[in-house]
Amino acid sequence: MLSNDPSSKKEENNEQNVTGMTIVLFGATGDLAKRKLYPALYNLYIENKMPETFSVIGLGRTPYTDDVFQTKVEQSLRNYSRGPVHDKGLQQFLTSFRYCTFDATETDSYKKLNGLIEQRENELSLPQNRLFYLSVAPSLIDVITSNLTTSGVSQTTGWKRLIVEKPFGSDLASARELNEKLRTAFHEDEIYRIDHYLGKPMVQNLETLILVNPVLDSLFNHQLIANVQITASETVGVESRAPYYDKAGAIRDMVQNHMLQLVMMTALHLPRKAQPEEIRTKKVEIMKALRPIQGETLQDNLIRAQYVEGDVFGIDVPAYREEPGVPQSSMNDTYIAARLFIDNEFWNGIPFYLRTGKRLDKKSTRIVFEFKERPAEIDDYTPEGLAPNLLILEISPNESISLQVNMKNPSTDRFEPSTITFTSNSNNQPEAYEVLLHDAMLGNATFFANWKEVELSWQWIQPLLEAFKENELPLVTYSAGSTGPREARQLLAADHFKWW
Ligand SMILES: NC(=O)C1=CN([C@@H]2O[C@H](COP(=O)(O)OP(=O)(O)OC[C@H]3O[C@@H](n4cnc5c(N)ncnc54)[C@H](OP(=O)(O)O)[C@@H]3O)[C@@H](O)[C@H]2O)C=CC1
Ligand SMILES: O=C1O[C@H](COP(=O)(O)O)[C@@H](O)[C@H](O)[C@H]1O
Repeated sequence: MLSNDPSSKKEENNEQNVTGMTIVLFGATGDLAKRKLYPALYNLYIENKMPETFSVIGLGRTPYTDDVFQTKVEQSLRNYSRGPVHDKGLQQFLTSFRYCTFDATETDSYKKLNGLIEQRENELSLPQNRLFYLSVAPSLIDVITSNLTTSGVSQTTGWKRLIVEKPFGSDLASARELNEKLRTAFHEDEIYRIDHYLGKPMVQNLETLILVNPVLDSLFNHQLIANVQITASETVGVESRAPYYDKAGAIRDMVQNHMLQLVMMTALHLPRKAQPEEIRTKKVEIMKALRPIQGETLQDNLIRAQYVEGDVFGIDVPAYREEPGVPQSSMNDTYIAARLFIDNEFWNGIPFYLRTGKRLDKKSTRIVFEFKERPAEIDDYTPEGLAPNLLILEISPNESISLQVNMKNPSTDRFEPSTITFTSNSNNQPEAYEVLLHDAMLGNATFFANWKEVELSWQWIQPLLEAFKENELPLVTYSAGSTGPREARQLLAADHFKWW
């Protein structure tokens, strides 16, 4: 809630060390800024998580005045904010925003930008803390970062940080090249590579959730877990993003970043509350232990598919190849399923199954731990109707923890699976971008992808990209609105499992 007492706001911020700053937003007229970033800043503001004084400078080639820009920001809040927009405080929030008509490819633009940043720092008595948010196409990142250095915009007496959007490269070589370029202007600890899955509250809380619940902790036992399943299914199709998506596919769009980050976060299993550095080290260890899928192992461990026409929630939808902007001959993947193994002491021999796709039957991101069945040889007691115990962590769109157990149905006297679900009492979850922006303001990079993780992810993905390019793996199909291709079910059936 918006505090009526400015001193209480200051006190709270001091506790969290959010210092006065300038947010320089490249791509201020774009879709991401409108749908996610302005609402995120506003929600941080009304929750007293912004510094008492801050300046936002929006940049784009579209010629806006400050007034027009502030009106656009207000419209974005009214259209996309997760909660109501309060009249109280709104004007004060909006007056922090200034706009600079700016072409990232022109050197003179940076002089103008520097002047505006300094003018606002002086007007507001702000320290020279500058948070640069690159919400622009990857092709502009190089030119922006090098100009930030040569123009002096990134030479500050305070801190400087750079938030970079995905995609971070399109393969291992381009990611390395991009990283080299960023590193000429920023240190690794100043670079915040956004992966919005790491901003989802359930993902951020995964580690502590297990630590604070000894019951859950006790389930994290190598002897008990049969497999882990990570699903990110979407009902939307390619939408208006064909030019990007048809080159990226599900493998680059979801697997290289979000899915592998979920694998790392799931496999962490830390014995106690860890420091950010420890978490990062552990994540890198997990990536190093991730068994490569390549050559002969490819066909058996990876399913690649594309949707054909079907219906989603009763509405007919076209095949991927009929979507606007997608070539009729496209061989792009809109679905990936994979069997992974982490060759370390804890996860040795426990398969991780991943699947992600567009135009599936439901929107759901979840992690399911399937537990081993009770050994029959104990006492020969194997009643009918038993199902495996499951621990289901629903990450989005709603958060919950469910446990599937076997219970006897008194009317049939048979066992059947029964699920109990726990949800938080709050229905006011912060958006991922809100959480991550706040972390970046605090200088906490725990939930951003560090370079080593990104590099190892690309390294793991690279043989797959090459195999896809050479058509070494068939591109199978699935109907829009279905649960995915038959081949993905067979992947688990071969191990006597099924998807949950
Ligand atoms: N939209 C989304 O949901 C998501 C986006 N992303 C990533 O975020 C980034 C931005 O995406 P999105 O907002 O959708 O893209 P848009 O195409 O909507 O916006 C691009 C922005 O870049 C600006 N821009 C383009 N060329 C120049 C230039 N020469 N100089 C200065 N500014 C320029 C545009 O402003 P103008 O035209 O006024 O110059 C516009 O503000 C991309 O990297 C994307 O991959 C990541 C996840 C989700
Ligand atoms: O980064 C991306 O994520 C979205 C899915 O995000 P979610 O938070 O809705 O699960 C996906 O639609 C998009 O293609 C991808 O670029």
